[in-house]
Amino acid sequence: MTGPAEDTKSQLTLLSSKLLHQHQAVEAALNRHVFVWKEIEEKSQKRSSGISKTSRSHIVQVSEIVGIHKVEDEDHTKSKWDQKKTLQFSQLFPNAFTVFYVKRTKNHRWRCNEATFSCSSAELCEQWIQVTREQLSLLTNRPKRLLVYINPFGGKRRGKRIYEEKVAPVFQQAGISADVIVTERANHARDHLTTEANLQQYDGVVCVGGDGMFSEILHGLVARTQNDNKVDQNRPDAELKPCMLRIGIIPAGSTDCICFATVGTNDPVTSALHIIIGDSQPMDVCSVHHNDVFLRYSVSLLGYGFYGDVLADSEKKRWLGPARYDLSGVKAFLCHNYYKGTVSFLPAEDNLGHPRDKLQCRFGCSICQHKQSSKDKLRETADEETAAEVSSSSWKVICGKFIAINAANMSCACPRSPKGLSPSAHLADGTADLILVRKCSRLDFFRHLLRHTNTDDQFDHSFVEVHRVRKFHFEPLDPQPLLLENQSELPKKPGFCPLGSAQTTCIPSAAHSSWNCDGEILHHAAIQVSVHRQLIRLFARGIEEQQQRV
Ligand SMILES: CCCCCCCCCCCCC/C=C/[C@@H](O)[C@H](CO)NC(=O)CCCCCCCCCCCCCCC
Ligand SMILES: Nc1ncnc2c1ncn2[C@@H]1O[C@H](COP(=O)(O)OP(=O)(O)OP(=O)(O)O)[C@@H](O)[C@H]1O
Ligand SMILES: [Ca+2]
Repeated sequence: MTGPAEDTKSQLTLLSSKLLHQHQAVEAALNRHVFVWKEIEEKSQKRSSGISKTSRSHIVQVSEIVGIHKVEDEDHTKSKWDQKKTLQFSQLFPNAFTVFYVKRTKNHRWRCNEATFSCSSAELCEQWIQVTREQLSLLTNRPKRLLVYINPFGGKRRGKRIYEEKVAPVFQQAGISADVIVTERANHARDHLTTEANLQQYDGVVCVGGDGMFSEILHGLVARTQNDNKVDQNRPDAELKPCMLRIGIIPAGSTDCICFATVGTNDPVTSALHIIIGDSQPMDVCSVHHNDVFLRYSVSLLGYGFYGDVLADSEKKRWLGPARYDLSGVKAFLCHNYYKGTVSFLPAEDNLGHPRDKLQCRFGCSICQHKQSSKDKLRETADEETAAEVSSSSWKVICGKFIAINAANMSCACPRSPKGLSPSAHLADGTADLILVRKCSRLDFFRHLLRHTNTDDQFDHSFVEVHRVRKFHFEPLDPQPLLLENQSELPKKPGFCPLGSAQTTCIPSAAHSSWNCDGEILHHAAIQVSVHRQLIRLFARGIEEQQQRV
């Protein structure tokens, strides 16, 4: 908090001068928070026209300035054509500087805008550059050195090009240095982070790829932090230590759901700008155990049944790229499998909202800032038997036949479903939304799926229920294959799903489905899950409510 004296100090003008911008005289000023320029109206112009126009002012937050540079004759980050233009400009106006800053455009996309000013002397130009850079150096949340992992095979295989053409030039403008590793195999980034990387020299880790690549960074960083702090990840009740380094995601994958749900778009330049200005978004992480063995962490979707089957089938079609999910999605939809099991869960406290309250997690979300009370903590650490003594609203148990069991730790918004699997789930509240889709007709399930793509409520069905939870367990039942509604039409090959007939059914390849854990298959159906509040931080800020334009 800043007091009145501090406030006055921060508004003190550090520099103010008449400069030339786009052949127009402007009054430019800089204080600790903003850089402002305003067109100066020529007196003679005003008199002759007889109308006094309001002169336009432009305001850029210092926190959103990417960098400031002298207009030099040579700038190798620019194209040949731009270099030629810059050369001509610098001959006409030798004492000019350019300010690069964040500009908000449509659909949460950010761009790096630039404004060039020419000064009356070389000294004044140097002074502007030096004072502005001093202010930028006071912004201690900004990263200076990053470790970047690129998956050259993620999504449409464009990771390397996206980084080189769209991201590296803006990092250079911001004076960020990056050590780049292009991965040579799956789990290369995870293993390097867990055992080899000298993390002390970095201010953050960046992945260029999709959700799978992010998952590697997550596993590497969390494991490294627990190892360094002697925390045993195999203990389901372990209090995990939060990771110090922030993670940046440059989207270049098939779903990019983590980037989309934390930034509002899957655009590489927008992500690069959030990294540069040093944004910070805490995020919950679910730990998944089978008995006392640690399996994986999840930040987006843990899905059994439908999304597990989609993933298992799509893995065989990796060569298809992002389209594999649509094809496997249609196939799983037509198979219409359901699975028996028991779900038990520890509901979250009422003050953390409800999955259907329509309070979406946005920049500065108040639910995510809510501090957990000691009573809540006690309730959370108690096991199923003792929990009943601590609180009346303790573990709940539901048995049934489920088409899908989905735990959304965040909205899971992505281009396929812009509002996501659970539109009101929160990024950093310490809970996940547990969605149970019971056995229903194909048509009803289709209606439910369709609602993920429009504004209708996907939970408003008699066969769907949703709970906000801190922990949950799943235990599959019935080792025998299910779903033999129409025995005479069974295909001969197990796992083969006849397409084109709504009447036909198929044998599930097993009585159990598998879990889709952020796009990775888990090989145990029985799992125990706990949400660890704010275990990691991303270079993001959550989705901004209103588009502010500069
Ligand atoms: C009628 C249209 C309905 C469309 C319904 C779309 C709902 C899409 C919800 C997407 C939720 C994504 C959650 C994110 C999960 C990520 O951690 C993970 C790793 O990247 N991605 C996937 O598992 C990738 C999962 C991708 C799942 C795609 C499912 C597509 C279903 C298509 C069903 C079509 C039925 C058509 C009947 C004729
Ligand atoms: N050099 C590599 N060769 C092969 N696989 C790799 C390599 N580097 C990373 N991987 C693996 O590729 C998998 C998929 O990567 P990524 O997440 O980037 O793309 P995607 O699957 O297309 O996107 P999404 O996860 O968003 O659906 C990851 O699980 C990762 O472990
Ligand atoms: Ca959450």
